[in-house]
Amino acid sequence: LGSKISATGHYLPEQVISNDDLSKIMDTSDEWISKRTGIRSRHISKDENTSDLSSKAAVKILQNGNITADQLDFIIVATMTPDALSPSTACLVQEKIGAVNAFCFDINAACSGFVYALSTGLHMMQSGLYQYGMIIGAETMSKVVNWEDRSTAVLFGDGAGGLLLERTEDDCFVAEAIHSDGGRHMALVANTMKVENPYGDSSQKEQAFLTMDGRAIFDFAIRSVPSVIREVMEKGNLSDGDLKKILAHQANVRLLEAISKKVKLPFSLFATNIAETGNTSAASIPILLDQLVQTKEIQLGTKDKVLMTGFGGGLTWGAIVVSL
Ligand SMILES: O=C(O)C1CCN(c2ccc(-c3cc(CO)ccc3Cl)cn2)CC1
Repeated sequence: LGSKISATGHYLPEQVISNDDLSKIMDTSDEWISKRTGIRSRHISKDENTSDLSSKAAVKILQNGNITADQLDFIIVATMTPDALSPSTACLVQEKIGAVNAFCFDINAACSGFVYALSTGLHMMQSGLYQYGMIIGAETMSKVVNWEDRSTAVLFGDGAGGLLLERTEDDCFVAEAIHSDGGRHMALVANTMKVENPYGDSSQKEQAFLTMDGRAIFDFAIRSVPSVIREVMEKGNLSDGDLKKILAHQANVRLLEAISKKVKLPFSLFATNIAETGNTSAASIPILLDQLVQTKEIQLGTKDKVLMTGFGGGLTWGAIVVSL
C-alpha cells in the first residue's frame, strides 16, 4: 500500500539572465562562472513570487496527471524563500489553483527541501488515507541573494517543479537516508529575524540576505553526498547496476564530478541542468525530474529506479530512491 509518481511538472520564470548580463552589473565573467560552477544562465523572476512559480508548476502537474485541483488531498511546498511567514506558500498555491479539498503546508530544509518533502508525502500516502498528494519544490532565491556579493549572486536562480503522488497497491518508495546537522548551520544563512519588542534586548544582530561559506559547504558535500548515496543503496539492497539515474541537487557541476569519482558511479548516471537554471535550491531536483520525463530520458511507469539527493543549508542532506 503506497503511491506512484503519476505526473511531474515544472515552471521557470520567463526572464533569462546570462553570465554576461551579470558581468555588466558586478565584477565577474562568463569564463569564471561557467568554469567554476557550470552555470551559463539562470531564470530570474520579474514579479512572480514563490507561490506564483509553484502554482504554474502545479497546473502543469495537474494537466499531466489528468486530475483537477479539487481531487488533491494535500499539497506540500518545500521552500526556503516563502512568500511570507504566514500564510504558507502551500496555502497560497491552494487558493491560486482551487485545491479546495486539500490541506497545505510548507517544509523548509533549504536545498534538501524536496527530498524531505517527498519523504513526508510518500509516508503520508503509505497510510492509505489519501488518494492524491502534490509535492512541490520552489524558490525565488533572487529575493534573498545579496546582489552586492558576487560570490553568491552568480550562483542562484528562481524556479519551481513538482510531482503528483497517486495511491496504488505497490509502492514506489524503495529507501531513504535523511540527515541534518544544526551544529554547522552557519555555513549557509538567509534572512535571520531578531526578536524585537518594547521589552526586548536590542543587542541582537539581524541579517537580511543570504551568506554562504562556499568552501565549508563544498567540503561538506564532497564528504556527505557519496556517503548518503551509499547508505540509501545499502538500505534498499541496491547494486550499482540497479540505478537508472541520479538526480542530485544542482549546486555546482564540478562538485557533481567530484562526487561521481568519490562514490565510484559513472558521471553519465548524474543528470545535470545547472547550465540553464543555476542553483534553484529546493526546486532543482523536481525541475530536473520533469525535464528528464519530458525528454523521455526517464519514463514514469517503467519501474526504473531513480535516486534523488539533496544537500545544503541546515546543514541538511538526504537521499531517496523511488521506482518510476
Ligand atoms: O571558487 C569557486 O570555485 C567557487 C567555490 C564555491 N562555490 C560553491 C560552493 C558551494 C556551493 C553549494 C551551495 C549549496 C546551496 O544550495 C549547496 C551545496 C553546495 Cl556545494 C556551490 N558553489 C562556487 C565556486
